[in-house]
Amino acid sequence: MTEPTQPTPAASQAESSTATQTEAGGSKKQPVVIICIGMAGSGKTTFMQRLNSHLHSRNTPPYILNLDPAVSHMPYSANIDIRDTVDYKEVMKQYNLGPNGGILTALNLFTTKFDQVLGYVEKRAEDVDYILVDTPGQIEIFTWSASGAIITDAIASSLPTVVAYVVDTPRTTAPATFMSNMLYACSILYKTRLPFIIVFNKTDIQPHDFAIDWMKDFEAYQAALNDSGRNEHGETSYMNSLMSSMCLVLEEFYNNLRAVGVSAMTGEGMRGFFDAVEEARKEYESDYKPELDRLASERAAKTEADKKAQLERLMKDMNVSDSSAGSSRRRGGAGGDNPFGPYPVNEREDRYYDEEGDEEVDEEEQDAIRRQEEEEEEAAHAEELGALDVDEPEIGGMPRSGPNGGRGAAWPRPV
Ligand SMILES: Nc1nc2c(ncn2[C@@H]2O[C@H](COP(=O)(O)OP(=O)(O)OP(=O)(O)O)[C@@H](O)[C@H]2O)c(=O)[nH]1
Repeated sequence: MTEPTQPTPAASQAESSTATQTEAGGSKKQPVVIICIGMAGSGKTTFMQRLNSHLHSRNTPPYILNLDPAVSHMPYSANIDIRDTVDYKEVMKQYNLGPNGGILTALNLFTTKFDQVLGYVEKRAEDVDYILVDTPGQIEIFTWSASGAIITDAIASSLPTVVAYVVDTPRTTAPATFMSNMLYACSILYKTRLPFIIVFNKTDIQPHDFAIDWMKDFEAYQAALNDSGRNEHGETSYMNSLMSSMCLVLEEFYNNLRAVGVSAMTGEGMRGFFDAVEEARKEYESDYKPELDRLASERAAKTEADKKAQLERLMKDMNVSDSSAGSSRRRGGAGGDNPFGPYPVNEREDRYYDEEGDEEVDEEEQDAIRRQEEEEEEAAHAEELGALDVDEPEIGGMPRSGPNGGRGAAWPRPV
């Protein structure tokens, strides 16, 4: 596990030049997107405010997206705010939902417009070094919803993205709560598959050293477990043995994790956090981006294959073989050779083409065909009326009946 709490000179330099790396030969800057996720009350909003003021003090104001439709007070102003697009209370009323359903539906509605949002973000990407994303207080609404995944994927496939998981340190001092929090963090890592930073917040109240110890040293966690929970016979409980097994399982997770301690209230630990972001950005470029690109090209290939399969099915339904489709288009053959269906040649579109197949027939010929067609149509119409024994209604002063008394004969028809 890495814990970049002390800034290294190189990292500090990276911080001052931020993530505005230029691509080879180009001048396009790639800002880092920091998605803030955390349990309700962990201090996400305060942390966002702290990041915002820290970046302003460095003359690198961030671009901010608020995805929490239910936040009542935001101590900073967001460039894009979900509340400007969707009123979650109105959503609750209209869809007859509770608060969580309202927030989720509001997020779903917003996600349908996220391509536009991403368009704005991409336009501003050259001017900023950091893009901060605040997420709904009810963590599961973002981490376990389809819209959360769509938004995260969309952002991550476009810009370097890291997840900052904010933890309420004073409320994590019990081994069981700590384990629950770490398991949750692990599940978010699996869901997002993005570089991950655990931000132990509120270190002004409770330093986060104990957490780092537990993550680095299995025995330290084991000792804390033993102290916290034995039954009346001095035996470890089922929960304790489960948690100590979990701790072993999570070792690999801890090893690849960045953990920093901050106080969103006092601003302590901000440097360490930005060092961790810089490391995570590098990790995104080296490990995550190639994987995301691979998944994107796999998805594109699958879409292409689906399209091809659908086209083949359509051709099959129309009884057209792939090879005959191009060549027979102008030939006017019958059955499987006929791209216009099993109709006689004079009812098909290709009769307007001559024998060679490419040149259109001249205008005179087309007029003749059209006239013939009209005559055929009128005759058929008259025949039909005669057969049904229906009188043509009098229209526009025309005689009610044709030359033959209106039975089976053609008369001038209104235009
Ligand atoms: N002492 C101390 N208190 C903090 C710190 N960060 C946040 N708080 C307090 O923790 C409480 C919750 O903070 P918020 O920023 O509203 O937490 P949140 O995660 O955004 O909460 P939701 O909006 O419910 O998701 C507030 O009373 C904050 O003042 C910190 O670093 N130190």
